[in-house]
Amino acid sequence: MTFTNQLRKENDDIFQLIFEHPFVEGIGKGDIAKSAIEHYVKADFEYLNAFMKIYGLALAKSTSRKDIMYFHDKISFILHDEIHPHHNFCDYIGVGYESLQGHSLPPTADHYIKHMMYHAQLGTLGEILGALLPCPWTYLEIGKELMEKYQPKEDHPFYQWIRFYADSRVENTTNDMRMLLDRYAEHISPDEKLRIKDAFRKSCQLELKFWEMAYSLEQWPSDGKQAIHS
Ligand SMILES: Cc1ncc(CN)c(N)n1
Repeated sequence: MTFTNQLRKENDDIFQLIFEHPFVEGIGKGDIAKSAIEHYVKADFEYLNAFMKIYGLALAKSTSRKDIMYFHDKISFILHDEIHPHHNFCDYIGVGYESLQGHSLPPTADHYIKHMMYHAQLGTLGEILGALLPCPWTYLEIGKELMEKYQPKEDHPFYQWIRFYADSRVENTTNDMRMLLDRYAEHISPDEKLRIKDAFRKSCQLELKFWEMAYSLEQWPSDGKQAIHS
């Protein structure tokens, strides 16, 4: 079994909890509270900004042109393509995308970003990949699950969102990242493998918590104005 197949198997409990989460089910049913979508997009815009910066740090640790191109292309994908699912949500709630940008992060999104940053700053390329991989992988599987279960047509309010994440481009991103990590894991110590497993599982858990954060409109105990990450 490949290393990433092993990671997927060991974290199937979290993947299943994600598929069952009411926000995710709500995307399939076309029924989510507008306030929860707004909370999600505000946090996810900042999350994706941080994700691109972490791709940049991974790029800096790359040892081949091929890997540099991978991270470069994925930054471009977020900038130019992954805005579409956000637009789908914004259109549904009737709010302009710009007004949801630049907000402070709720606790879970803040923690998730810092978890990835920790591995990007202090870890190996393998640890970074372990922390990043649940992002495309869980969304790809959500897209496929929802596509199969609800078979949405074009008039479904979240058709664009579901189609985007079930698409082959997200599948390619996931498979390419898996290949990078599998290749990397062929020559590492058992200790490093454990650190990658820990980074991967925490990111899966934080993916689940991110949905819950949006669904429950999670806030810091005091809603004092906090500066956003730059
Ligand atoms: C929190 C989160 N995780 C994953 C994805 C999919 N790239 C996302 N947009 N946001």
